[in-house]
Amino acid sequence: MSGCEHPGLMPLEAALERLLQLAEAAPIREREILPLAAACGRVLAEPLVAELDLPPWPNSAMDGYALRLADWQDEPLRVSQRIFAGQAPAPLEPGTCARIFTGAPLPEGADCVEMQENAELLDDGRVRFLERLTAGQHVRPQGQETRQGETVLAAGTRLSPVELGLCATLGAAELSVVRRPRVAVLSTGDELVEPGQPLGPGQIYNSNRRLLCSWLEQLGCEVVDGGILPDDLALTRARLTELNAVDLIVSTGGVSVGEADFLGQVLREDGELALWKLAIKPGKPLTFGRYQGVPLLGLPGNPASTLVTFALLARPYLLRRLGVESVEPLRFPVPAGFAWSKPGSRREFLRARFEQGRALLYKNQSSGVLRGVAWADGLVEVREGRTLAEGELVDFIPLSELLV
Ligand SMILES: Nc1nc2c(c(=O)[nH]1)N[C@H]1C(S)=C(S)[C@@H](COP(=O)(O)OP(=O)(O)OC[C@H]3O[C@@H](n4cnc5c(N)ncnc54)[C@H](O)[C@@H]3O)O[C@H]1N2
Ligand code: MOO
Repeated sequence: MSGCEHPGLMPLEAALERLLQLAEAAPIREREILPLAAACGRVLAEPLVAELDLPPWPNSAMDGYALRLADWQDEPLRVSQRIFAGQAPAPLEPGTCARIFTGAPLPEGADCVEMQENAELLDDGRVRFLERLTAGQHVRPQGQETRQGETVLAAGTRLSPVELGLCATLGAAELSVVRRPRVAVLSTGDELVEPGQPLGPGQIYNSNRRLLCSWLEQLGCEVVDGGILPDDLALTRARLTELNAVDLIVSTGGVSVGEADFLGQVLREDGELALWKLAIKPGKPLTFGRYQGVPLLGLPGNPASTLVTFALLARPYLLRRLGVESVEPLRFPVPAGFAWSKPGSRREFLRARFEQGRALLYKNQSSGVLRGVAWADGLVEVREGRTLAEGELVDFIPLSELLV
């Protein structure tokens, strides 16, 4: 244990490992068949195996002329056929070349293509090649990209427009995907009021509900909006019972050491509850519980804490339950546009923007401030015990990748 670790606080890696184990013990296995057009954002349930070679036949990468290299002795060649994309050419007549266009199949017998810029069409209709030719030039060989029988996408791949395009190149019209996870969102806190309602004394608008419901929808979940949980034991129990058909409950608020923690009480009494204190800032308090078999992730209520814990822990947990292998956020080093002189006992996830080659921090890093996350395009990760001079490299986690 290094001296900078905070006794009693759980390192992020340990919490993530524990959550991923819990996720693997509760995989969502049901699948459905969807047309490509409906599969964006979903998770592939079965590997995509190529049923054909790609390209299916050798073809030209250029507009120009196809020939057999051995037929070319520096003499102009007669053009024996014209081949457009979409046509099936005849075998190449020996001693001739074929006019060919990009994407058109290479005629049998041809082994190279010269682009038209390096060829001269003579008055007698023959073609003179102006540069040295090499076998295979400008030819896209059959199977160059993919061979029939190869696994192109593994089960557990999240389908973005790119993967869907790739499926289409192989002629797949429908895919077997994991069913949408059903996730309920619960907001706790008597101070919360929904936008559209007047704000009374001591009240604030509920922002976590919108943040999480929309985020979960982006992640391909079927969202059950559990609304605001009243500070009442019987109502809390009843609300949790209503949610017995979801795959996961995500709650916010009430996980620190406050007194009106009815959710915690119900889970302790009738379910199970583990309270973790994580060595991250924001996002120290986190709970994992279960009620009538339904797992519950309790995120801290401060909106920036909700965001960070959802991004770093809840999102990976959820994706792993869908069978996704790579669930951790992308991180890459960038120069710090700030200095960090006080080493922290918790790892900081600072709201930052990457500008002119360096990461700049939002002026207010309070965990109650969501505005800084909207300003930011990423989180800077300053590890426990670390100080930074301006210009030193620090890990940057882009938010854009996490929000889908
Ligand atoms: N004595 C201690 N107090 C606190 C500790 C601690 O260790 N000892 N930890 C602090 C840290 S760190 C955090 S983070 C928060 C976590 O608080 P809870 O998860 O229990 O959340 P609440 O107390 O309910 O709310 C915190 C804060 O966030 C606002 N909030 C809650 N829900 C929403 C929502 N849906 N939309 C917008 N804002 C919300 C709430 O009004 C509070 O301001 O505890 C510290 N305290
Ligand atoms: O961990 Mo709390 O999220 O620092 O504000």
